[in-house]
Amino acid sequence: MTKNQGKAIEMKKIMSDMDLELMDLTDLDIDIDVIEDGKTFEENALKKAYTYHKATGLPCIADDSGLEVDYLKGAPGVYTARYAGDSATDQENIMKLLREMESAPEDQRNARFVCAIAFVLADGTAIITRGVCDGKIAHEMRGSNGFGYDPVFYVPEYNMTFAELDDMVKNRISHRAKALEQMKKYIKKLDVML
Ligand SMILES: O=P(O)(O)OP(=O)(O)OP(=O)(O)OC[C@H]1O[C@@H](n2cnc3c(O)ncnc32)[C@H](O)[C@@H]1O
Ligand SMILES: [Mg+2]
Repeated sequence: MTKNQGKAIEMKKIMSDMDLELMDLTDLDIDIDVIEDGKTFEENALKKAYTYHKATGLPCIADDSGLEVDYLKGAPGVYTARYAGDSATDQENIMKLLREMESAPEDQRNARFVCAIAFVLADGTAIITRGVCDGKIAHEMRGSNGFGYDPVFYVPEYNMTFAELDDMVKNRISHRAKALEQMKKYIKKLDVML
């Protein structure tokens, strides 16, 4: 359950080997705003999943994610979506990040994408998992796949940004993939409860 189509596509692909039907907020025609005021990705993910569970009566899965940059002391963190202002576009957020990182030397550009996944089951029980993907903030945008900050998130192992990587690769190594793979293990154990 997310308003972000980029996320929704990835979540559906990563979960496609599971025997369940994932519907996003657009599929369900639901337009509820969740105020993301948690101090952690986990708090926000749980708040989203509970809100949508209450509204639909369905088991709900939600993602809260963001970038932590060492040179910026962990910012933008839970403010990643609103880095350049409340209704900032991806482009504006990226521009602000590149500006803030202008004077950061190579060895201080380490960053990680973090993803918390919350799953609220039909009976209201919640499970939360977290995935992390390490990388670096690039000096300029590269690539056109994916969404959000993908063009400036550089993965040294592949010598490519997330936006240059094939989606099959991103969906294997990303923060979201790791959090969802862990969640799948719980779901497999619990599937009687769905
Ligand atoms: O809250 P929902 O409706 O799920 O959608 P959102 O886009 O607002 O999502 P978040 O509040 O979790 O904010 C996540 C921010 O981190 C960015 N982000 C998260 N995962 C990403 C990824 O895999 N690639 C690029 N950017 C990502 C995303 O673009 C947002 O700016
Ligand atoms: Mg959000």
